[in-house]
Amino acid sequence: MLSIENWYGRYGDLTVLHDLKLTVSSGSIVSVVGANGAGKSSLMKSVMGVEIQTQGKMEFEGEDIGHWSTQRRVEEAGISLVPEGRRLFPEMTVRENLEMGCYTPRARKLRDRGFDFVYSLLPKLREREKQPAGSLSGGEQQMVALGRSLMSQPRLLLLDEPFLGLAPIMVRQVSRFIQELKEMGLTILMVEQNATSSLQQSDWGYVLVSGRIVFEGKGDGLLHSQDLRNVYLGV
Ligand SMILES: Nc1ncnc2c1ncn2[C@@H]1O[C@H](COP(=O)(O)OP(=O)(O)OP(=O)(O)O)[C@@H](O)[C@H]1O
Repeated sequence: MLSIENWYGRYGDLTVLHDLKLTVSSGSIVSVVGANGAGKSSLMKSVMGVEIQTQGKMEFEGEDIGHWSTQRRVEEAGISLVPEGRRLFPEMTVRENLEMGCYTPRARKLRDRGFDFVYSLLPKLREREKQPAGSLSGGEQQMVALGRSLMSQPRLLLLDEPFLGLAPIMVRQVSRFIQELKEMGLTILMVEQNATSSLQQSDWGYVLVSGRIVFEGKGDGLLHSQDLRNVYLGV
């Protein structure tokens, strides 16, 4: 579905992504794991086409989309990002936060359908729609952030550290939801520091160190490999 090759990302003179090669097959979950500052968020931003200058080849279903605007990537390719740290508006209600996911003209037109879709997947959000998002627990806020990204009914979901700051029980809940999305046919690319939680549910994994991919392999295989343990203490 998505492939990048010879992919570089830089902020001005600072190159932070070096010659990346990565493939995400349709219907799969792919994880990129790496430590703080490895370039995980930069990779997500480069796929969305925001903030970072890029060079290289990015194809989506065989089409070269590296030069597409962010809006086109969202509307035509169906790519959607859940950013690191959720980025909710804590004083706004759950519903208002969800509505922020309809920022493209097409999603605005399909807003009601977006709400139906999200509430059918996450009925608890409907119950809480009038509550300020900031009053929810961390796990519930992650569900709102996921719901917001689903308002545009994407095909490829990008998750930037979905487990960050969550209690273990919430990590399991978010994991289960990611699995359900896969079963519905969505394709998922996530970046995570939490190698265990992300790789164990991934079909394929990559290890990013200082902006370079140093290993790749089957999710659970990678998780148990000595190579990964050597570069990634704490697994
Ligand atoms: N807007 C920016 N301008 C300049 N440099 C940036 C910018 N955003 C990130 N960087 C730098 O790019 C490198 C990679 O950062 P990035 O945020 O992509 O890493 P990360 O793996 O997501 O880390 P974290 O887990 O801390 O979020 C770091 O050296 C960081 O300082």
